[in-house]
Amino acid sequence: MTKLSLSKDKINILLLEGVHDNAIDELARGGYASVERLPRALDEAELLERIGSVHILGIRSRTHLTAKVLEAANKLITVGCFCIGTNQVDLKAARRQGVPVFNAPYSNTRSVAELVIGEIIMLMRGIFEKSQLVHGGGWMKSAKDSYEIRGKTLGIVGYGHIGTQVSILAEAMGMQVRFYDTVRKLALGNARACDSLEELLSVSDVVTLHVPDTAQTRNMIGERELAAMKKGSHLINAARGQVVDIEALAAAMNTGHVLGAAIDVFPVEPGSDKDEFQSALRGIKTAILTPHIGGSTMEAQANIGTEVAQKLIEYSDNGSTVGAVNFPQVALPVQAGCTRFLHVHENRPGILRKVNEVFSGRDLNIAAQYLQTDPELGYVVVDVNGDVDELEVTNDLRAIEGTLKARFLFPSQR
Ligand SMILES: NC(=O)C1=CN([C@@H]2O[C@H](COP(=O)(O)OP(=O)(O)OC[C@H]3O[C@@H](n4cnc5c(N)ncnc54)[C@H](O)[C@@H]3O)[C@@H](O)[C@H]2O)C=CC1
Ligand SMILES: O=C(O)C(=O)COP(=O)(O)O
Repeated sequence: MTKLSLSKDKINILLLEGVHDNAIDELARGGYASVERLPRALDEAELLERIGSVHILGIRSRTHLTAKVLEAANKLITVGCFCIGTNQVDLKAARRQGVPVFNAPYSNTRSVAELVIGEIIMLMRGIFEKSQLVHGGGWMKSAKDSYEIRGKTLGIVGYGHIGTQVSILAEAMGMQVRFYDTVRKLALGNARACDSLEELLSVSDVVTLHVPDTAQTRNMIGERELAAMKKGSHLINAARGQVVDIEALAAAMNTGHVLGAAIDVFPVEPGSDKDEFQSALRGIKTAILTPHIGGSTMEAQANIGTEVAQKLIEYSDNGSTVGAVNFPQVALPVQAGCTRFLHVHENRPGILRKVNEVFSGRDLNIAAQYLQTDPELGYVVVDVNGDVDELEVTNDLRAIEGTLKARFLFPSQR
C-alpha cells in the first residue's frame, strides 16, 4: 500500500468559492476524504486564521493569496486555482514557500469565447438598452445605431487560447478579424495581425480584450486608447479588471465616443455575492455589466473541477509538477519498490551535492533522480531502493541550508 509522509486521511483540503462537485469526487477517488468546501471566498484575516492547518488549498479568482497568508501557511503543500487566471496568488511568495500552484488553462476558454460572441451582437444591436426599456414598459422600435455584424471588424487584443477561439467564431459569422499580440502568433483563417495596439483600435468596430493581468496590461486601455477607438465603436472586457481604466471608459461612453461596452471583470469586484458592486459604469444604459461569469458555465466548472483536482492529486501522490505555473516542471515515473523524496530548494551551488550526501552517507542506492531548476528554484525528485528510515532522511534533507520544502512519498509496491 502507498504510504505517504502524511496519510491521505490526514491531508486537509480546503476548497473555496463553490468549486464543482467533480473536484470532490476526483479527490475521493484518489483517496482524499478530508475535504472541506465553502461556497465563498475568504478574506485575508479569515485565511490567516485557517491556513495553518491546510495542506491543499483550492480557490477561484476571488480569493487573494497574499505573501502574508502564504508565509503563515506552514503546512501548505500545493494550491489549485480552479480557473485560468493566477494573478490572485502571489506566485513568487508561493515559490519561496516551496508551494507549486496549478490552474486549468483551457477548460473555460470556450465559455468565455461564446459569451463574447453573444455580446458582440447584443452591443451592435443595442439590445441591452432596448430590453431594459421594454422591461420598464417602454418601446424603442428603432434601427438607429443598430448594425449587422457581418462585414464589421473585430479587433482582438491578446491572441491566445480565448482570443483565437473568438477569432474563429467571429469569422464564421462573417466578421473581419484583426488581432494584436506582443508575441508573434499564427493567424487563423483570414484573421490578420496588427503591428500595434493603436492600429487595431483605429480599425475595429468592436474591440475585445483577452490578455492576462500583468504589469504591461494594467490600464492598457485608458483615456488615450479609448480616444484612438473609432467613434461609435464598442469595447468588451472579459479578461481582467485592471486592463481597462474604468473611469476613462465611463467618460468615453458618456460622450458617446464609445457607444457600448460589455464588461465582465472589474478592478475591484465584490468579495461575496452579498457585497454591493461599485463602479462608475453603473447606470450607463449601453454598458452590459456582468458579475465575472465569463467562465461560469456548467460545462466549464465541471471540467475545471476534474482537471485541477487531478493535478493536485498527482503532485500530492507522486510529486509531479507538470502544469504548475510557478515551479520547475518535473515528472518521474513511479519506480516499483522505491521510496520517493521531494526536495525544493533555492537554486545555489552545492545543494544537490548535499542532497546526495544524505543518501550516500547511508549507503542508500538512488534508483532514479530528476532535477529541474530555474534561475531561483531547484526541485529534485529522488527514488531510493531498499529499506530507508524516511523520517530521518527527510529531517536531514530539511536541515540542508537553502531547503524550502522536503517530504517523502512512498514506499510502494514492495
Ligand atoms: N471572465 C472570465 O471569467 C475569464 C477570464 N479569463 C481571463 O482571460 C485572459 C486570457 O485568457 P487566455 O486566452 O486563456 O490566456 P492566454 O495566455 O492563452 O492568452 C493571452 C494572450 O495575451 C497575449 N498578451 C500578453 N500580454 C499582452 C500585451 N501586453 N499586449 C498584447 N497581447 C498580450 C499573450 O501573448 C497571449 O497570446 C486571462 O486574463 C484570464 O484570466 C479567463 C477565463 C475566464
Ligand atoms: O478562469 C479565470 O481566469 C476566470 O476569470 C474565471 O474565474 P472564476 O473561476 O469564475 O472565479
